[in-house]
Amino acid sequence: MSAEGDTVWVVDDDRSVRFVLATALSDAGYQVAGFDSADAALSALDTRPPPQLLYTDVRMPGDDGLALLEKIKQAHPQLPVVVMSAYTDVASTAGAFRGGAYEFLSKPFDLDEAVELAARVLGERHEQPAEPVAEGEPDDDVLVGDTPAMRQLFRAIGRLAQAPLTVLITGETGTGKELVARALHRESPRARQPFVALNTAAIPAELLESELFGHEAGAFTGAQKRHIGRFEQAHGGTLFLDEIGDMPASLQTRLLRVLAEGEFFRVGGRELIRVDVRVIAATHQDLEALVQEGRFRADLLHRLDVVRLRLPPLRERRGDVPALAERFLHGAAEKFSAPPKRFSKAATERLLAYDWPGNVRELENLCWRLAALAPADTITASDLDGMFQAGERANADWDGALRAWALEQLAAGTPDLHARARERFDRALLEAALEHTGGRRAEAAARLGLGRNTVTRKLGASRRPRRG
Ligand SMILES: Nc1ncnc2c1ncn2[C@@H]1O[C@H](COP(=O)(O)OP(=O)(O)OP(=O)(O)O)[C@@H](O)[C@H]1O
Repeated sequence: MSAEGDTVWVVDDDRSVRFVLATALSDAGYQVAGFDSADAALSALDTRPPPQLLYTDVRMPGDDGLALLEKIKQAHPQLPVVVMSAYTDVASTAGAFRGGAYEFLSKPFDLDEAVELAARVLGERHEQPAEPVAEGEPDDDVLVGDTPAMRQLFRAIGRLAQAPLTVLITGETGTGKELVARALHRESPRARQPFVALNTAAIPAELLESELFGHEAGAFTGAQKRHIGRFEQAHGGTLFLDEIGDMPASLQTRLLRVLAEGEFFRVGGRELIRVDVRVIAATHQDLEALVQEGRFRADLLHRLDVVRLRLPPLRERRGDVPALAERFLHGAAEKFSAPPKRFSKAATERLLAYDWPGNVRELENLCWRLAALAPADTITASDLDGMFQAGERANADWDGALRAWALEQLAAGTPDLHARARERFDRALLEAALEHTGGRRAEAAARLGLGRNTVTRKLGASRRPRRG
């Protein structure tokens, strides 16, 4: 493989490592430059073209290799960085990968391996076709789909985007309802105005009214300052109301009035607020059935249901699975600064045969896990077997066990169920994190995204003996 023209930089304060690695790389045909500190490499980046690959040590006087990695990833996100260190514990390697390292070499390393790595990185970069970049549009927002159902949907989006009609989007969880709402906004004359999303199910019922319509200072206990609600925030633009089927009855009435009149009072307010907002609502529930059961207002349904877009579940458009999977693997590779993985033919067949109860979101999660964990560049059918079964089984067991527990406690009339469930939930998470980190609390806290004090407090609350 020709390495001509490819430049590789080696950053290490240890002269012998620098020398040995630089010599081996230049013997392999690369143009090599050595630097004895992160600062030296960074100043060189200001004056010279960046290399195609950079190796850096971690512990060095001045900025360490991880700080260098961070600065490089800001200025040159595409430049692959190999981190080398004698510290190979989980925290150090995870820190390097989190920072966007392409690979981690444990010191002392095998010289041939280090050079092969360069050939692999640079070889792959040459083979990679240039990706067209959609201008001015975050990649995440692109709707993938080429099946008749999706083409029909895209046409409907194009048509509907122009008129300020209210749209009701229905579809199972994870089918892309929010993405479609964003597309409707992006393609509409309101595109330069705000797109504001509110998930009705994620907000406690008692806060929902003020979240939607805002409140004045002193409107209720705890309302110290005026709060501008989502309707006002979305003025001129689009308001996306997700999980509309979960809206409490009293608010349904209020929402209906606001939609009819286009004006409202903030909670505790006297000033009539007029807004110009296009509402897009979404639900995974059968709203007609909720109407039958008296849980959803029929007149609100009619008001929201001016135009309905139904998103088909993924199993009804399996033909889109390969393209979606490829997009997610590419997205993950970009995030990890690594070349994208591919599915083998047999693996693709497995994906096509699967039922996808969690729809596109499930496929996306699976691809991210595979991008991080599958051992080789080609994902095999057996990699896949392990993956989706593990994820599914764990999730199914977890949800199922929690439900069963809740039903049992409800039947037994146990009070404060939520608090009790939370205590158990916290305890299970903490114990798992402590087990994973060998009892190191600070690390367990960091892995859970909690403060160390919170962990100590929760450990106290669950009366666990102290460890580590
Ligand atoms: N057609 C598609 N092309 C690319 N990505 C998609 C597509 N559909 C969904 N996704 C991705 O799948 C994930 C789930 O989509 P989204 O959040 O829009 O689903 P949803 O139907 O609103 O789910 P929920 O009902 O659970 O809120 C998102 O990360 C989204 O970017």
